[in-house]
Amino acid sequence: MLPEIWNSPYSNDSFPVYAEDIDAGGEASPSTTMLSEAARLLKITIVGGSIPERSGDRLYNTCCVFDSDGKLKAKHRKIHLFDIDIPGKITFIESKTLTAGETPTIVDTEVGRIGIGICYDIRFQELAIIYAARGAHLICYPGAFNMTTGPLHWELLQRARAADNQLYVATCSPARDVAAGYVAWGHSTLVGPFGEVLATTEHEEDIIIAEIDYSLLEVRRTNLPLTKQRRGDLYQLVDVQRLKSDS
Ligand SMILES: O=C(O)CCC(=O)C(=O)O
Repeated sequence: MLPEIWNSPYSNDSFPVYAEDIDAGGEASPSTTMLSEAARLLKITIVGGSIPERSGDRLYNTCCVFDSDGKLKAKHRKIHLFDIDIPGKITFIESKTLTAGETPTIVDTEVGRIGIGICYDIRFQELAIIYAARGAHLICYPGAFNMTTGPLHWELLQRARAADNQLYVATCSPARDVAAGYVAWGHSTLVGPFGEVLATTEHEEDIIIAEIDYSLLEVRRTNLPLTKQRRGDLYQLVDVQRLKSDS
């Protein structure tokens, strides 16, 4: 797994410059071509962080998932754009250059059923709930939280998504570069289905290698049978995409 926008500085000025045409592939998308090659040569599944994607006259913040043959299995376009304004701290308006994706992305891989979200997507619990309802074992969030929201929210949100949905959550952030225009919080992390941090980094360049045991999903869901205890008679979340595809 790689971080959010790993092929480009994280800035609205840079997104158009570094954007690649993923659907055209080959030379039009050197980053995804490289990831596909790496997946094939190493025989691994890759959740390829995200890069700015050019599609026609639009730009998206897009994560590609490759299987161990190097085939592109899924493409997630960030659904919730990072438009925030915390005066004196951080203002970022992704929608100045990017268009929001329209589809939640869940993909069956050799290493489990994986839901994908990109950074700000982690704040919207509805997306994680829908992934869990569709049988996700793991949700991967490539992200690049910042020095204001990172310390307070980055781990909190990962643990909440994992504990609420009783699944694994993995995040990957760029390392911190204090000279960059956008300073990332770092702290890539793996959280287990009890909300426990299983492995994490500091803010420097690093790699997490950790084992995921999916049999624990069943254990935690038996210990705390939240799904059975949900009060569907009082509240419900509608999976609009599934509703449309069923009708
Ligand atoms: O939600 C946050 O605080 C940070 C989100 C972010 O950096 C992003 O979506 O790129």
